[in-house]
Amino acid sequence: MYIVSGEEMRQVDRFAIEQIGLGGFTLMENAGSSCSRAIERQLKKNNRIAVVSGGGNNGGDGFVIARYLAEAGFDATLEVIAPRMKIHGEAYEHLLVYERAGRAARFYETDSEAVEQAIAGADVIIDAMLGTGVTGELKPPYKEIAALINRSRALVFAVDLPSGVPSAEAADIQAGVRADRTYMLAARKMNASLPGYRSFYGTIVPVDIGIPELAYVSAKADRRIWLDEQKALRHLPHRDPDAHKGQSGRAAIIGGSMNMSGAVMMAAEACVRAGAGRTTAVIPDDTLSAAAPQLKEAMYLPLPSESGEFARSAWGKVPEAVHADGVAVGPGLGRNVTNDIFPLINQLDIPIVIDADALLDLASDLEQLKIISRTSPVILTPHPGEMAVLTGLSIEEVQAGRFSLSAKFAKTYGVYLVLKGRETIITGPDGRQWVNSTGNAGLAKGGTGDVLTGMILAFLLQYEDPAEAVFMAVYLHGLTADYLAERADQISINASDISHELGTVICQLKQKCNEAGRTIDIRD
Ligand SMILES: NC(=O)C1=CN([C@@H]2O[C@H](COP(=O)(O)OP(=O)(O)OC[C@H]3O[C@@H](n4cnc5c(N)ncnc54)[C@H](O)[C@@H]3O)[C@@H](O)[C@H]2O)[C@@H](O)CC1
Ligand SMILES: [K+]
Repeated sequence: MYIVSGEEMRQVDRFAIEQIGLGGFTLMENAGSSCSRAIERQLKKNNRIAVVSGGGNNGGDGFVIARYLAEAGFDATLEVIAPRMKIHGEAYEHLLVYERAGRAARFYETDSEAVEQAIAGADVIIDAMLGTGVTGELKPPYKEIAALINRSRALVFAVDLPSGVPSAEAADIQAGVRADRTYMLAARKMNASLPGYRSFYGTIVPVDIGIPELAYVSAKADRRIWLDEQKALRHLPHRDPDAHKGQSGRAAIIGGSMNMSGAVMMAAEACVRAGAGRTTAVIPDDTLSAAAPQLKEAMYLPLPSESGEFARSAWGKVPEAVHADGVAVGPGLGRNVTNDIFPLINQLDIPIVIDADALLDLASDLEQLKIISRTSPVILTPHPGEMAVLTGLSIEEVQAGRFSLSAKFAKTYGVYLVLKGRETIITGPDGRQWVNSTGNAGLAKGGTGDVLTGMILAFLLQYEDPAEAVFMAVYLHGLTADYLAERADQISINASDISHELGTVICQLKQKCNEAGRTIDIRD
């Protein structure tokens, strides 16, 4: 599913209407009929339903929904907050259709008390006041109606967006309707993936309204999310039956320190479990006896250490000492001795994943990334705090602008950026973005990032397209956490459990998709 800003959605709609010839009236009919069909599944026959509409096109969707629900025999009333005189275009035409079909809308302008009573007394409220067209803070009476809806005990279903939630990425969070479910039309709105807004939406239910793919291509909205496990099937790691270990790639993971030998070993284990042919842990030599017993499958390359971390002199030796097809650096490095990671990027033209403490060291060398010439990808995997250091912004600023900031950063420095979070965003150096839909709060625990780094590195060695490798690592990392959370509570998920269960999850995914008859949507 595409992810768009409010402005991009308007461009998509315009293209569908003006260039393709799908009329706005038809799109509204599609939106309303598809929504009402999806909403009906959540309703009981005796529910009192208040469809609360504004005067723009979001309100127009509400007129259509109210008609369908009434025709299906539900006790649904239409409460219109906008004055009749302010309703125009397709929305007005659909209001007329509703009335000509023998139904009467109630207007707040003339019957405010009855409207408020209908809202207060409803079992289900359908919020079709405002969608992508909202600007600024909610004005009266929308603000008061939103507060009334939020106070009610009814189930609240929003159409497209909860009313009042702004569609621009970095806008302040305003008071808005808090929905239990949001029936999201055509494409996912960008702010539904941003931490500040996500909680307004409740469960997000995508609703197709028949806009052709070309309309999105024309708007250059190259951001996507997979909400469907079957999409993953075509991208699962695949091993050639004749493969030998040399073909699955040699991985080197550089990290560890006296106090954090576990981090580099968790990354190494994940790398082994995710299919790398050979995995070498490059560690400070005085941590060898602590690290080595942790993983039998790894090889070790100990380098000079100082105060339990890599000695500064060790970094100059790394490019020559490491014989690998891909390298990851960062897990458990520690911050007492400055890590000199830039020679790795400059001298090793193999895929490189930069994570954890190594990102903080890279922050001072960022400008050099622009001038070096490499053919192999550089992948940065910051959490919001590390991204704040990389960009010189606050964590709040990073979180409010996750999409645009990631795109600008990845394009400026020519890197793949994995900005972690509830919905991790992966951005390619060309600005294309993928949002991950898997994972849960159980991942908010030390070590899960190290495991992800190991998985990304292993997949980079097995996939031709780095974007696909990175995305699949993030996707399967989250999916395995979801699998674990189904069996034991989220709080008990251990990072290494993800490595241990990865194979089971891939296997289950293959089985599920086979059972479903491989109905794969090619638009992913
Ligand atoms: N062809 C299309 O464009 C389609 C649009 N659709 C719907 O149309 C919506 C967008 O429609 P519009 O662009 O008309 O915008 P909206 O209906 O979201 O909002 C516009 C209305 O909100 C009012 N408004 C704006 N800011 C406000 C504030 N702060 N407080 C109170 N009132 C405020 C405006 O005066 C205007 O009446 C989408 O979210 C979707 O639900 C769907 O019908 C599908 C097709
Ligand atoms: K709405």
